[in-house]
Amino acid sequence: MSQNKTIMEVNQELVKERAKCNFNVLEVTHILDGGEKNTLHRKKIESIALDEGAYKDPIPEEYLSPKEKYENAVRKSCLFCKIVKNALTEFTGLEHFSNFFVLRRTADAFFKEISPFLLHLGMFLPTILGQCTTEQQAYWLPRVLDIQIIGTYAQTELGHGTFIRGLETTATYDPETEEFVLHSPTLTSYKWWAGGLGKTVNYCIVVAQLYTKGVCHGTHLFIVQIRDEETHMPLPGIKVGEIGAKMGFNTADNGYLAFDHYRIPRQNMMMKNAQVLKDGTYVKPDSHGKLTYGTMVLVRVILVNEVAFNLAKACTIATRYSAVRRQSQPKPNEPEPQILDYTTQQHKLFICIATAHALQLASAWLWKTFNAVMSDMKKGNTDSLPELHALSSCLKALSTSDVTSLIEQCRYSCGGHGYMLCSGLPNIYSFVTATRTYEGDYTILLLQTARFLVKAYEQAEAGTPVTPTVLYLIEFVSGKRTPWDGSPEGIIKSFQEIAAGNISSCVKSIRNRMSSGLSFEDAWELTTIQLVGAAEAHCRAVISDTYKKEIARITASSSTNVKIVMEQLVNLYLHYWALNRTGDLLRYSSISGEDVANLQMKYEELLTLIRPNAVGLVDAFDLRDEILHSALGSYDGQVYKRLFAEALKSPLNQEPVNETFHKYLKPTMQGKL
Ligand SMILES: CCCCC/C=C\C/C=C\C/C=C\C/C=C\CCCC(=O)SCCNC(=O)CCNC(=O)[C@H](O)C(C)(C)COP(=O)(O)OP(=O)(O)OC[C@H]1O[C@@H](n2cnc3c(N)ncnc32)[C@H](O)[C@@H]1OP(=O)(O)O
Ligand SMILES: Cc1cc2nc3c(=O)[nH]c(=O)nc-3n(C[C@H](O)[C@H](O)[C@H](O)COP(=O)(O)OP(=O)(O)OC[C@H]3O[C@@H](n4cnc5c(N)ncnc54)[C@H](O)[C@@H]3O)c2cc1C
Repeated sequence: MSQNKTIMEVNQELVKERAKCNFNVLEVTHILDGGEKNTLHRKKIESIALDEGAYKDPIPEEYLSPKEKYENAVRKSCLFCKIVKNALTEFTGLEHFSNFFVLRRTADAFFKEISPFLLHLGMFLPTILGQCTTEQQAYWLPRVLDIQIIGTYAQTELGHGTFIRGLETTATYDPETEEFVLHSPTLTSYKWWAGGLGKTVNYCIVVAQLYTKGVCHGTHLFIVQIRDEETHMPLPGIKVGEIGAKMGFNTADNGYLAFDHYRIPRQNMMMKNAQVLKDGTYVKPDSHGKLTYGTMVLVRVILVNEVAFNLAKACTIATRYSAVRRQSQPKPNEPEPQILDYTTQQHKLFICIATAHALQLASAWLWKTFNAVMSDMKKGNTDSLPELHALSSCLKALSTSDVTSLIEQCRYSCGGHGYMLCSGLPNIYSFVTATRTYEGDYTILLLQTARFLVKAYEQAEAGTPVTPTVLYLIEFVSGKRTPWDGSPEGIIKSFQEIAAGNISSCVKSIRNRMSSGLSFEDAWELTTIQLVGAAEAHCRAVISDTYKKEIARITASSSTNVKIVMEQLVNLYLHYWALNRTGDLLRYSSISGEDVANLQMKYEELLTLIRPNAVGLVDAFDLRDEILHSALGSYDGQVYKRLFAEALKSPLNQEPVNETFHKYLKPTMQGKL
């Protein structure tokens, strides 16, 4: 098991917890990694990147100025790239993208916040893979993979992020010179937000409205050089800078960018899906119209994994800390209990462990689905794209939203010490809360899924086939209901009934509003609160179903105790969400008040059953201390020693008396100021 580089004796509380654990921790690690081979591969990459201690900061990052923080992050990004380049040698296309999940995880040892290179690997590279022709790829890929150039993805503008069709940057084709002229006509058309854009990158992908022969053909993607490769000076016609201090992401130099009639060669339009010929003729894509949104779909898929990982970090910290921390005296003359023994604390934490598992498995399943749709699309079949869009949208929305709340819950569960930056939790939170907004805001994405669900409902009503994730609608419209039985399968069925019931209510509301004279758009708008609820319910059913099925499949050959604890967590997840949605259950399933009381009892029993294995379960995430960055969550559990060591690092503690005493305090106390 991973141990901290600063070797300290393991706290006896954790020694006892580990002795109590009744399952094989390594077996669960293999399950979460997707097999023993992957665990070994991950450990190898982690070892290449971390064993030499290159991630260490001379001064803790939090005590640096914003400029120093950025400079330190660039230094470490270059170091990180050099160290892990070997690990990328297998990389030949999207199918090997899983290496990036491991690299992403490893990168957290280097950056408490974000690498300014994140968008280079996270969006610039995937967009080149997904949106360029083979010839374009042959030109760009070697330079991108070898980090000879550094790029980002500049789509959002000051005035528009959600509504892509409303973007104002123009790319007007000039057949005379065979160039596109990029222009930012207004302040609101300034590109805004792209990670690394402010100071780091010299290239970027720009999303702009394409004009040729006087006609606007909507948004398209262009590769644009913005800085000189030798001097790094912005090129003439380019205005570029950083957008300023943020809640998190402060080492990511998110930037702004404007063009003044800036020219790029015709070949820099990404032409896999649509083309502009030399004479300016626009050649339409003959497939799905939204293929230029492809990178967003990919990153939404990746983000489900990303937040699962961050939740694993947060609950590792909070669970280990809760085993070490003792507080209060519920029984006279008895020692203070570990706070992990309080049922309410278990309620705060065990759902985090279960959710990290559920999302990890849902993300692996979504990744497979994504790859299957991509390989269909290579053969020219785009039929499954709408379902992938609906799925990736709602899974991105719900996972980022759930995890944001649960990380904050982990912080609450650590009391005052959780508020310290050195607990690691504030940084994890400020990173994850942004994922709820970027790459498609929560509400917007759930409304995209709702569009798909309403259509699917109409198909089910009309008796036409529906796609696999909404098969439950067929039973619902035929009036078939499953009586409540409280079993895990029964709970999932009831989640599907809640989803179907909600979708049906939305459809009824829209129809009623339209029959009273409203347009479809107005009727839809007035129904959007319900539509968001319906999409959320659908997604909860999908995650629950996938979690249960995947655990059953993966643990089929596991040892008995691993099977038992994994099933307990699945049941905990199902009971937690059933209890959270009793209103919906009472409305759409046959559950009774007494059944709800039974659910509650069962839930509390599950907490008690999981309790002895809690530390073992978070150990199974196998997160190296270097990646956790936490005084509360290190493997050795030396919470108090580490908190004190962190306090001593404060610049204020480097001198016995601060100069403000002489300047202000003393004169004030002596009535001289
Ligand atoms: C150092 C080591 C690093 C290693 C790296 C490894 C991993 C990386 C880890 C982390 C992740 C990487 C980076 C993360 C960091 C920061 C990244 C932030 C980047 C950004 O933040 S980057 C900007 C993203 N910005 C958005 O996310 C805008 C959201 N806004 C939209 O997405 C659209 O604007 C929408 C959909 C709201 C409206 O769009 P619209 O107005 O054009 O469309 P409309 O509503 O009319 O729909 C017409 C028909 O198209 C269908 N449709 C729509 N979208 C589709 C799609 N994608 N695929 C298939 N069908 C689609 C509809 O379902 C409908 O279908 P139907 O008609 O059948 O109903
Ligand atoms: C940390 C961070 C990094 C980012 N990195 C990048 C990047 O690298 N590249 C890039 O291009 N962009 C990036 N972005 C931008 C990001 O993608 C957008 O901020 C995001 O898509 C949301 O768009 P918006 O800011 O325009 O929000 P808005 O659309 O203005 O949303 C504001 C509110 O209005 C609501 N709303 C908007 N439209 C509707 C509607 N039709 N119906 C109901 N409610 C609606 C939303 O739900 C939200 O509550 C980043 C953002 C952040 C925070």
